Amino acid sequence: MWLTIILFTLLLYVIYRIINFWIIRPYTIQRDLANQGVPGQYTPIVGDVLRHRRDYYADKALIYLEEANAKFGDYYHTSFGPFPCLITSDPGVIESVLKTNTRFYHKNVLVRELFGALLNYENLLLAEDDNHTRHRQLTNPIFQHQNLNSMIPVMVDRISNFLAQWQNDINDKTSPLTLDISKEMSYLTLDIIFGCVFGVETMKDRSINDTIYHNLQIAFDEVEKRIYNVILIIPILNRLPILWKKRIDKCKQDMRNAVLQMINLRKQGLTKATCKGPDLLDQLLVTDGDNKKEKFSDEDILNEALTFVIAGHDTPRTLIIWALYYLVTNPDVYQELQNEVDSVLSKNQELTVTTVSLLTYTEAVLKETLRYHHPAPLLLRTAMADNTIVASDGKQIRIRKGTDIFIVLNILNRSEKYWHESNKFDPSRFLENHVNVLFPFGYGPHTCIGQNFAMLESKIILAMMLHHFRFELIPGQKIVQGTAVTVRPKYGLSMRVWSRSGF
Ligand code: HEM
Repeated sequence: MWLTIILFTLLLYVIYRIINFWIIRPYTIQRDLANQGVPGQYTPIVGDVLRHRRDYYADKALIYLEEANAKFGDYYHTSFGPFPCLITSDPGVIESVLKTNTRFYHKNVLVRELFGALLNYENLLLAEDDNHTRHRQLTNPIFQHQNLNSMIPVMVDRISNFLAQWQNDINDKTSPLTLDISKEMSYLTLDIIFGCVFGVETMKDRSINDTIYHNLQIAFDEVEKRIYNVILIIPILNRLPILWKKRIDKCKQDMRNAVLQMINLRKQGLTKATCKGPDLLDQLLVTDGDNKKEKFSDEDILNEALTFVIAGHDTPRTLIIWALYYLVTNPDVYQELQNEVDSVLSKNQELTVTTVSLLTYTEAVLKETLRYHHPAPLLLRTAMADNTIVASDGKQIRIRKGTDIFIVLNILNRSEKYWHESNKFDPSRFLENHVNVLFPFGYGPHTCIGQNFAMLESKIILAMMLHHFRFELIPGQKIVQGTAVTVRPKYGLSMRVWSRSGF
């Protein structure tokens, strides 16, 4: 009898928790926002998931965010499955959440589950509060200016070797190459990150690059599908071995094994840093000293290293792919960039700290690409406590604990309010020295640690590629953006590549 009562009470409690999680909590939080005059819509249980899913499968990812912005404005309430959220492209709200009130916010559950599935949960990308400070302090020195400058010769060397291979292939075939730029840039940016922060050469034996490239492609695709199946949304379900989980785990394991090889090479003294100061592996391995607080376990080291491999190559790769795409589709911009690159590289045979700084239009093209087609346009946070944020129009909004904030950078970046002729790809807007609302690398304590590295390598890659080769888009291909992690071309991007000058 008592057992039945206890079981029944337990069952009622579980049912209450589920109803509270899926219905009562999202409704209450959204009603609170609506009562404060925040526009939006409440759709029980699924929220906007099905609309995003529809667009994703119709190859129109993120379009619904544009439609909702046109309907409701720069901040509005809605929900993604059971998660009540404030979706925003308002610079005031962004500053409040990422900077002023940052202590009240953590990365949200989607980010944790999305990246956690691939990288585990203990790394700089997912750490919070004191743990985040510890990870950040440890890895920061690698990305200081002096250390970065010492990486320039390594970057130039890796890019030269890579492009020499294209040149060889062109000579062999005496006609242009047809390349999947998406794949090529993945291999190149992987080789650079491996060279600069792991001291490893991966182009001669491409097996490590092959492992990371193929597994990441599969894993990102599977993770995307899980989001739109509403599975990833529930952390407990996300960790069960259902719906492609086995494939994701297999990809993760293969990538971890590849990175482990590099860690072991360093432990055995077979590789060393190629930059002036310590590289990532030096920093991580040095921490197993006496100070227990500072100590990273072998598992932590592996998680952190894999985080840097993935975060450190996929976003610059996406940036360069789209930069090339907008160059070939904007001939005037292409010509202007070509003039700058030829003038800097013809006069100076080598790219050095000084000559890289002369590539001002190249930098403007990259910034315009970040504005026009941001590689990582969604920043997601969850309020860990009640707090009040302030929008650009002066409105104060009370945010309750448990509300998610979805920051949509691509809407802000195309807003006529902040950008003149916002739908025109015009790098010259970045030549004038005015401050604008561009947050390509985030903002506040979680701002991208690799931003200077990314800009430096992207500038050098673009300059060297354009100096030696001419690019032409192959007509008739389907060019569609994928979502989830980075906004890369979902079906790749093929180009014809002609040689301009030999090596
Ligand atoms: C064009 C290239 C890149 C873009 C657009 C980019 C973008 C971003 C953004 C927007 C964030 C903030 C995420 C948030 O606040 O939720 C971030 C964080 C991060 N990025 Fe990048 N990133 C790029 C390149 C890199 C590179 C080259 C590395 C490593 C070498 C890197 C490593 C990281 C890490 C570890 C974090 C987490 C930082 C923290 O939470 O303290 N990123 N990135």
